[in-house]
Amino acid sequence: MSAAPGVWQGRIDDEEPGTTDRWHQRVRVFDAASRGGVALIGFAVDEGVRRNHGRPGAAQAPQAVRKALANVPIMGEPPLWDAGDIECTGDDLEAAQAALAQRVAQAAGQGCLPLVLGGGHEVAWGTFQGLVQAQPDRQRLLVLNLDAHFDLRMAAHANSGTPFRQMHESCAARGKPFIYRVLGISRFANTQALFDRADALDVRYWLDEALQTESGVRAALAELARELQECDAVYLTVDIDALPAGVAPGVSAPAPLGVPLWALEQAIDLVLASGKLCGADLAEMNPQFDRDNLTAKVAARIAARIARGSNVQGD
Ligand SMILES: N=CN[C@@H](CCC(=O)O)C(=O)O
Ligand SMILES: [Mn+2]
Ligand SMILES: [Mn+2]
Repeated sequence: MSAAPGVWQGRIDDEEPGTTDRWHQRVRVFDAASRGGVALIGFAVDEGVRRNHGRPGAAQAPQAVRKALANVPIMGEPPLWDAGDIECTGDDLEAAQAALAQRVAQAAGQGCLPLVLGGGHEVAWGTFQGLVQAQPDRQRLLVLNLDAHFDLRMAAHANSGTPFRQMHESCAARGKPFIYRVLGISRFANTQALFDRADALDVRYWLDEALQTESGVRAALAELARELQECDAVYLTVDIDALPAGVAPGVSAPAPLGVPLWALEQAIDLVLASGKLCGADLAEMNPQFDRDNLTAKVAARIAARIARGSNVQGD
């Protein structure tokens, strides 16, 4: 098995006794023989953000997050694979999303948990299609979005604000239920039309305002636990702009309030404990607006948390 190149470099604590391995010492290049563990896939694309009139820059996020991940200590991670980056040729976002779907389906087909590093939130339409390709007969796929935004826009030209509306249409066309839940919605960053569309589509959501206290988070997670029991599998998509701008300044649309990191992590841990996670992605991290690599570190922490908590066994 060859070592992953380039960006996977960092501190080596050779002179320390005990286990001192970090991610850069464990990540290997994903290939047709890779089995189990977690497959990182970069979606180095922000064409959807551009189309949605946001601040481009998320295309550089996969490398920034890999750099931050490189020095994270290994602490119970399964095998780790790097399946490289998907890029966007010109403005052909749809081709990039189709390429991502193919790679996600391949990783899932080889028994790996696909963990996609976006990219704008248009990454979600690619990840979702890949998970559907991998298991088209699955009935109840819960889509859990940690996000300040619904991303249910109707724009004909698909973008970073439309992926969950696209998923709804896909579910309807295939005769599957659209089970979409969102934690962290801001009443000050979504129009009335988006709230109305969410209601019409039976989208259950929790406002950022309701997730500021331990009791509020406990109540939301109790409901989420029931949802997790009822679904066959869960796709987790983490929009980094769900977090407060002070913790995650490096995004296109920073959140003045946001959901505290501890609360977000409790939601992620609940998903992991269900044993039903079939794929995950991180979206909207934008290194151009980061401060001291803080947002990259937050994204890396979330990615490592998912990897550690995933129940995918490796070879
Ligand atoms: N993926 C981002 N979606 C948000 C962006 C909002 C903004 O740029 O202010 C949305 O479309 O609502
Ligand atoms: Mn989003
Ligand atoms: Mn968002």
